[in-house]
Amino acid sequence: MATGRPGRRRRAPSGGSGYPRAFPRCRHGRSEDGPANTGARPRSPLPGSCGAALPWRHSRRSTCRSTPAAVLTASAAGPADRDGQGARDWTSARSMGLFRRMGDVASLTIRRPDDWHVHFRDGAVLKEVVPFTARQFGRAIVMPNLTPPVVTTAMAAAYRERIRAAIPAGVDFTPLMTVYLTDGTDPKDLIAGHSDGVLTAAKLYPAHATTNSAHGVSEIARIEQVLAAMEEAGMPLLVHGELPREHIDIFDRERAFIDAVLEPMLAKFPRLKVVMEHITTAEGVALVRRHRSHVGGTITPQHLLYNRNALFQGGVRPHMYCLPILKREQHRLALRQAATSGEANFFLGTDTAPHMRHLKENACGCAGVFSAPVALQAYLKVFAEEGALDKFEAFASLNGPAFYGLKPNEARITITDTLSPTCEAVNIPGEGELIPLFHGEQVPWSQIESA
Ligand SMILES: NC(=O)N[C@@H](CC(=O)O)C(=O)O
Ligand SMILES: [Zn+2]
Repeated sequence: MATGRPGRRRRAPSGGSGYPRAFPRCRHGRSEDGPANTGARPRSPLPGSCGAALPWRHSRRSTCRSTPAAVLTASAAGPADRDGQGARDWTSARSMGLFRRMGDVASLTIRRPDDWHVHFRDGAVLKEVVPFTARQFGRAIVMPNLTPPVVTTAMAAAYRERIRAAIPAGVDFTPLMTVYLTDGTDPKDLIAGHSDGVLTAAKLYPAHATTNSAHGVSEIARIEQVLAAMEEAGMPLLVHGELPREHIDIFDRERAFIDAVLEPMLAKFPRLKVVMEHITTAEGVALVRRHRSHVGGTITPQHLLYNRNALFQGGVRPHMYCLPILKREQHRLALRQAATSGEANFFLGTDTAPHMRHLKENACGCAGVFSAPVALQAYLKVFAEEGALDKFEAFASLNGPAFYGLKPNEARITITDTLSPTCEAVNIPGEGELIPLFHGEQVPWSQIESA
């Protein structure tokens, strides 16, 4: 990683169809200007950087006693209040044979779902966050934006071992590995890793688009050989779809990427399997539909639940900040329609992205929402509100495997219509705490053990 003086503005070469010039950034590892964000508390603060003392104190002591099991399996309260809307929801699920009523409590049983987009990080954070995902999902696509990034098959294989070591005993969970494409990616290593079963896919981060993307691809032209080899091998390309140029409004970067990069790339590689990760706009939905024979889209819970107002509700809300950023209401509605449509090309990908609290509640806070402890519950809230619980299994458990050419999981999970205990911070020993989605709230829905 190149070094630079903190606080100095850098400009990467701009131009043509290449990605963008860099712009001033936090020194959390998102640029070449400082220490990488490993999720760990910086040992020695940099002047003016995220390591500096925060201007406020945390009033809450770390209260996290929660284990994944406690968050997911207990039912602290009786049945959630159901109005007429809820009754319609259950009618549609009942007609699919997914619905049961056990006394007063309604439940939904579906094939065990998969999460097609997670960030596990490494070290102490990895150890604490993997169990949350492993208890809810059968498999997960693991993103490679570590520091240093996972750029070879050997690095992905070693990372997979570290993840496997963090899976709780008796839990059946398979991490599916990816590599991080750079301008220097070796197509031979990539294709060999795919055919050996180590790599499921490769991730394209436009340089400087998001967390730890400084080593990402500077111009599509530089990876054309790689894309041709992937197309030939049927290896999926996973794309962070934003064009991070200084002159492009942050809310327009997805659309700009589609027009300037993705459509031309799909035209040049018409058989390349592509997942546009975490789509956030109506244009993202339309792109997936236009190329439905070979393009999929993951959708996060936060982009289904919130519009961009959530970033500023009564003040700046750093835990709502992620990339791509939350968008306008019209886009949220388009995403909800797509996710609940049952269409095969839309599937679950949480983009759970843990960053330590002190790096989120910071003068230059990191991007990412940590949703793993409440992932299924968050999606179910949306599907229930939309009256589409009958479509949840397709979105969560069937469409993803079909896109990746895998079988759906055989195991089933049951989720009950009861409130979980209050969602608490997650303590990372020696590092600090993580603030999950729904923090401090009682969460709708509870998972009971897999069947
Ligand atoms: N989604 C985020 O806001 N952040 C992700 C990276 C990413 O997926 O963009 C992270 O790794 O923190
Ligand atoms: Zn991500």
